[in-house]
Amino acid sequence: MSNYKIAVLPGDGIGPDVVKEAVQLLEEIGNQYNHQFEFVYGKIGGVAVDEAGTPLPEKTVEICKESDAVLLGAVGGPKWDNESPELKPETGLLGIRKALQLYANLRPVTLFSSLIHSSPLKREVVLDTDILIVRELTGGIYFGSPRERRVGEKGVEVIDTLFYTEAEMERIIRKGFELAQTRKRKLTSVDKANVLESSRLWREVANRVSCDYPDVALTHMLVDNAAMQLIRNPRQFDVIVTENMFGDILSDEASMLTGSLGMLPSASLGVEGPGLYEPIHGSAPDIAGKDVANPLATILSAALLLRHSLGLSEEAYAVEKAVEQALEQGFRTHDIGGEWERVLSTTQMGEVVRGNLKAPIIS
Ligand SMILES: NC(=O)c1ccc[n+]([C@@H]2O[C@H](COP(=O)([O-])OP(=O)(O)OC[C@H]3O[C@@H](n4cnc5c(N)ncnc54)[C@H](O)[C@@H]3O)[C@@H](O)[C@H]2O)c1
Ligand SMILES: CC(C)[C@H](C(=O)O)[C@@H](O)C(=O)O
Ligand SMILES: [Mg+2]
Repeated sequence: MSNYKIAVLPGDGIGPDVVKEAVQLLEEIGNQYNHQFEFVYGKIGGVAVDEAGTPLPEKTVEICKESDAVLLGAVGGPKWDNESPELKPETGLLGIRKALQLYANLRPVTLFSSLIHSSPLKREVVLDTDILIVRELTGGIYFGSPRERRVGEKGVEVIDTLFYTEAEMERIIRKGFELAQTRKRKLTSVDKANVLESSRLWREVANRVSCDYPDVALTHMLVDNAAMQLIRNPRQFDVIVTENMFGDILSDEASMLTGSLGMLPSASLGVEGPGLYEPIHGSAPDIAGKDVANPLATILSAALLLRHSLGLSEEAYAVEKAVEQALEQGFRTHDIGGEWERVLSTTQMGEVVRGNLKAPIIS
């Protein structure tokens, strides 16, 4: 029997609901494959502000660093929207990403074929969508300083700083090339080189690094065009590599190719140490506490955790198959349900996926 320690940070809003389903699913994987998962819970986000006066208690960072992997729900909500920056839930999330040096955020955008009609886009547009967005996660405008609001001669002024070192660009771009080598060998580097100095360096670095990966076809695309091309013809993309904020925005957009924001998982990886796994969506205050959130993005994040941090690819595949099967069986949560008859609650969808793990259909 192998033992793994997993830090669990449920966070705010729908975070605890969707994380609960992912944890129960991992327990089921443990039973079936003879693994022992020890779950150690930590506070992050608004709940941590309320209980400990900070969105990222030191204890939480410790728990994460001592674990093999971290599973996170979501942070934030209207209750904390007007807090000062150091007391904002989102600061806790950025803080844990930075503390664990999770520079590479992998956001797979994969359409399950039975959800082809759940996307607001036409069937022939979204058919066979299979994109990996590789987002830089610990630099850029999210972390640069100075960052401030002040009063100048003409009134209130604000500054956010977009800062990157060449080395930070190179490591994420290399990651993009390496991941492209495991897929269709096409890498689209997304930037705003027609305006931003940071993007001009990004493009230079991508061109230089591409010499080391002659088997990967590199193309450059401006971010505004990329936003449009994702909707016009998503099949043109294999791997997209981009900086922090562009990746954030494009991945929410791309999620609708798969039917819902509630379907997209993510893996955040560093050079060493535990990876962090979370759905790309937020705390969804509009549906929090109603047991209606789609838990599949978090369940699929647990699959990524098994694959990337624990090296359990068979188990990861089993989870993905169990999700696929639930969708093929016609089960939906409200976000992918539309007029569907078999709309399940968060809890029920979790149960169905676990049930499929217990009794897999041999195909
Ligand atoms: N990683 C994170 O923790 C994270 C990510 C994004 C936003 N946030 C925070 O979440 C809060 C709300 O932000 P927002 O409303 O802009 O974005 P959101 O992602 O929370 O919600 C956007 C819309 O998608 C829906 N949605 C999201 N996840 C869903 C799911 N699993 N199932 C069904 N529907 C789902 C919501 O109901 C909402 O209508 C903010 O405080 C924001 O900062 C946190
Ligand atoms: C909540 C916020 C800080 C976060 C981000 O922008 O990275 C979120 O939108 C995400 O995509 O994980
Ligand atoms: Mg986001």
